[in-house]
This record gives sequence, structure tokens and C-alpha cells, in this order.
Amino acid sequence: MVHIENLVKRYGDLLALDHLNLDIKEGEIFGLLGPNGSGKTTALNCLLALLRYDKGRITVFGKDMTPDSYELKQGIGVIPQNVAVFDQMSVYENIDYFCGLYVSDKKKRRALVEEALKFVELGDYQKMRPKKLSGGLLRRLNIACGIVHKPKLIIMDEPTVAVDPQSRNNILEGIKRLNENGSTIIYTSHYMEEVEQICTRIAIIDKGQVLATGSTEELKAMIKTGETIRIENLVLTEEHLADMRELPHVYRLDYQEQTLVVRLSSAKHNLVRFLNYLQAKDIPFGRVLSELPTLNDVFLEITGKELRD
Ligand SMILES: Nc1ncnc2c1ncn2[C@@H]1O[C@H](COP(=O)(O)OP(=O)(O)OP(=O)(O)O)[C@@H](O)[C@H]1O
Repeated sequence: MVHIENLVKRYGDLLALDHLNLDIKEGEIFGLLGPNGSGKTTALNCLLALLRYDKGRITVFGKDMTPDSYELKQGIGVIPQNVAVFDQMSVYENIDYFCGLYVSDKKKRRALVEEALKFVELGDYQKMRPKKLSGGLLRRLNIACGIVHKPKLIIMDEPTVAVDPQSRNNILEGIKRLNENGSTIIYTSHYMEEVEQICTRIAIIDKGQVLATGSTEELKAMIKTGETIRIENLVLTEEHLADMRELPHVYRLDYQEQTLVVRLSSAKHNLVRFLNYLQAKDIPFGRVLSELPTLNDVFLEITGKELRD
């Protein structure tokens, strides 16, 4: 569906994309996961031929993508990061306007707009102006405008930013349904939980480069972390920390504000060994959590920094 090869994009001296490579196959919900400023939006804008780039090649549906590739663009739906609708038009008129960019037949258009309204559950709001909608409903309108012409490739740039949890779930469920109905989806986010929840394959991006690609399971299998133990409300000395570093399977230990976070390779009895140590040293502690690896652990191991920063 999409092939991006050695893409380089500079903004003046800033290297925003540094030989970025991506291959997105039909039927995927492909996640681009990276912190703010890692180059996700720039990559999408190059892919859509909205931005000139310095080097590289991009094909969509097997053909070179250029600013006047109108035929290719008809098969693509874009849901931009910032809501892009017309304030002076109603919800219905907005969706109809975007549909009209691709479909001239009025009857066909009416059916498509009705379908899109139903899909995002905005039927009750169709006469309202966008300014009257809550943040979550506005995002849903933004989505309806991008998908109304039934594109086979849908590009979503952080569609859940600043959205309440209920609307967020509604949007994520909608994305899954769009995919089940046959659309391939490219989804950018810096929320790893969302990407884990819906994406079939993920590219982890930092500083304009793809650091790793795979399904959630494949990415987690690439790293050492098998388990993360978090122990709260405990007071430790440097000596304790040095002892703990020597315990089997420990390879990273962070202690801040009386909370200990230990990353260990996968093994039985990791937690018991830690609790036994604390008991033996008579160290009181609060809540204890043991977590399986997350995409944040993958990011941390590859880059040395937290995705959440
Ligand atoms: N028009 C521009 N002019 C100059 N620098 C830019 C421009 N657009 C983006 N940048 C810079 O390029 C880098 C990549 O930005 P980009 O917006 O692509 O990242 P992102 O991963 O999409 O981040 P975000 O989630 O914040 O949108 C950042 O350092 C950003 O400051």
C-alpha cells in the first residue's frame, strides 16, 4: 500500500527525517509511535505530497506519489492532527463538502454522508455548527470528513489528542471497524497504550528514524525486559541499591522519590527474591506492582529515554 524509502527531510538545519524507511501492507492498522517532535507528522505530510522532501522515494498503491497524483489521493482519507472543518457550515454540510471533493453525484453523496454520520454517531448533531460541539464530538466530525468517501487507505494523525476517555474509546472502536470493513490504516500516536490496543504492526520512531518495526509481541521479544517491579514508599540507601543490582536478572534499577523501579529479564521468582531481600533488611514498603513489558520498555531500551517524557 505504502512504500517509503530513505526519506530525508530538512527544515533549515534541522534534520526532521533521517533516511526513514517504511512499508505498509494492505489490511494493516499500522502505528507510527514516537515522542513529540520525532517526525511523525512530517513523514505523513511527505507521504501525502503536501511537503517537499530532500531525498527518498514514496509510492502509494504501487505508484509514485506526487502533488498532482489526484487518482491516488482519491483512495486516501486524511484525518489531520488539528481539527480542520468549516465553522460556518453545519455538521452535515461539512461532511457533504468533503465528500463532494471526490463524489459529484448528489444521490450517492447523500447516502455516503448518512453512512458517515451513522458511523461516528453524530446523527443527532447534524444541524449543529462545529463550534457547539464538545472536543470529542468535534474529533468525530473530523473523522467523518476524512472517511466519508470510503478511502482504502486512511491516515490518522493523533486523532485522540485532548479527547475524553469515552470519546477516545469510541474513536478507537471506530478505527477497528473501519479496518474490518477493508481500509488500511496508518495511525500516529505518542500514546503507547492506544497503539498497543489497536495496531497490528508498529514502527517505533525517534529523531526521524525508524528504530524498530513489528507487532507488539515481536517488539517486546526484541528486548531484555521480561518484568518490571515497582515498589512504593520505601527508603533505601546506596548500599541497598548496590546489593539489589547484584541480585540475579536485574539489569536496570531506578530509585526516585521513595519509589523503586526494577527491570529484570524474564525469570521465575523475581518478585519473591526482591521481597525477601527487603524483609531480610527490615525495610518497610508500600504498594508492590509487577508489570509485563510495555512499548515504553521497548522505547527505553532502544533509546535510553522514556517515551512518556
Ligand atoms: N514547519 C516547520 N519548520 C521547522 N521545523 C519544523 C516544522 N515542522 C516540524 N518541525 C520540526 O521537525 C521535527 C519533527 O516534527 P513533527 O511535527 O514531524 O514531529 P511529530 O512526531 O509529528 O511530533 P508531534 O507529535 O508534536 O506532532 C520537530 O523537531 C519539529 O520541531
